[in-house]
Amino acid sequence: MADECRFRIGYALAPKKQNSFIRDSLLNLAGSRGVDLVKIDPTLPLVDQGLFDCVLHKLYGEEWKQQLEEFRLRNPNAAIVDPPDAIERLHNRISMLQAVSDLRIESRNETFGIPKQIVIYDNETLFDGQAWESLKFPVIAKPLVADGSARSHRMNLVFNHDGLNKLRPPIVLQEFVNHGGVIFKVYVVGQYVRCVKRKSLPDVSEEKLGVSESVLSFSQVSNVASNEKVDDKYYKMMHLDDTEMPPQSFLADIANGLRHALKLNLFNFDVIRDARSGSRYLIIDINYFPGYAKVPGYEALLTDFFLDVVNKEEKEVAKFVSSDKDIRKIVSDNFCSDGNEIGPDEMEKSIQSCHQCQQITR
Ligand SMILES: O=P(O)(O)O[C@@H]1[C@@H](OP(=O)(O)O)[C@H](OP(=O)(O)O)[C@H](O)[C@H](OP(=O)(O)O)[C@H]1OP(=O)(O)O
Ligand SMILES: Nc1ncnc2c1ncn2[C@@H]1O[C@H](COP(=O)(O)OP(=O)(O)O)[C@@H](O)[C@H]1O
Ligand SMILES: [Mg+2]
Ligand SMILES: [Mg+2]
Repeated sequence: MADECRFRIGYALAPKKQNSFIRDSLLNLAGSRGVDLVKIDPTLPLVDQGLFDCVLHKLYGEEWKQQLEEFRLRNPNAAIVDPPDAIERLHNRISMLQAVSDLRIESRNETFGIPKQIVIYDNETLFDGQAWESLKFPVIAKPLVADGSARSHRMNLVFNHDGLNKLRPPIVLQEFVNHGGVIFKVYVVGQYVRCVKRKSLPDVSEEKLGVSESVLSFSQVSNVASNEKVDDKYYKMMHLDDTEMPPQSFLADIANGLRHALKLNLFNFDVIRDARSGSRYLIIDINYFPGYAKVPGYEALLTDFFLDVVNKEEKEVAKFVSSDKDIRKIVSDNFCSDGNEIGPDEMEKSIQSCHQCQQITR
């Protein structure tokens, strides 16, 4: 693609995320379609790191939020994917699933919801039988906070009352629902939706409930050894191949509903199928900017999304930019903020490229 109409997408990610997400295959495909992915150094001022059509990020903290706010004020036409306040809603396991409870979707055969759950802030409530009236064992105790730390993924499957001693509030106690040991992970990238199957906790039978330990601790069970041979073995043992996927249109409706309600573009949600009723689905977790590289063909998916975002922004700009005079003003405002004048040749090039881009996006 001609140099004149390239888009710059900045990414600000933790090193682990950068390693898994920013692969050559993604850089190459995006590059061949006019999208340059550029690394942002979060320790330097964002506004000094050049112009971006869009900023992608998964970083936490007030300092980073401040950086984004300054960038937004200086670059009102650039997209920030996604707004920090909207992401923060996913950092609490109650507010995260509230969006699901509020969602209304018409489906002829399938229903969806969330498991029964209560939030426990202190030990007193934990051991108070009344708070428990609506729940029965086994339950999963999840840290209330879901901020990406290792601790926030540490779960306890509690089989009986004795197991409560191991728990440290604040936690969410959620009814464990048998689901055949398979979880569906639904990846959302703007308007695009992909579902993959993964292993999950095995079902708990009534007999096991009587004789098992009082508590079982685990962490990131669907992620364990996801690239190793052992996973293939599990795949076969659990008949993951034979497990029927939920209907794609049903998942897409939920995904779109959540995308609008949460005001987020990049997330996934974990779905289990209730073994007591083959058409009842429960959403148990929503994650911001998950491991997209695990989705086959993620490069094309993400590139399509980047182009959707930048073209939308371009169209917005195009509404206001009609003449060379407008373009001259925008170019000087944006390029000359550091006090350096832009030369006549460069200005002419900018005007031409702007007209070209508008022809494409209109
Ligand atoms: O590391 P990955 O690629 O397995 O991705 C993790 C996700 O795995 P998934 O794509 O759902 O299988 C993972 O999803 P789960 O919580 O395991 O369902 C989280 O999104 C995790 O982010 P964080 O630790 O909650 O901030 C994600 O971790 P980060 O890469 O964002 O640190
Ligand atoms: N209510 C539930 N019933 C059955 N299994 C569950 C339930 N909630 C979570 N799990 C299992 O525990 C795993 C981790 O829980 P999840 O809420 O997804 O936390 P995380 O944010 O660490 O992924 C899920 O992938 C699933 O295997
Ligand atoms: Mg999960
Ligand atoms: Mg999670």
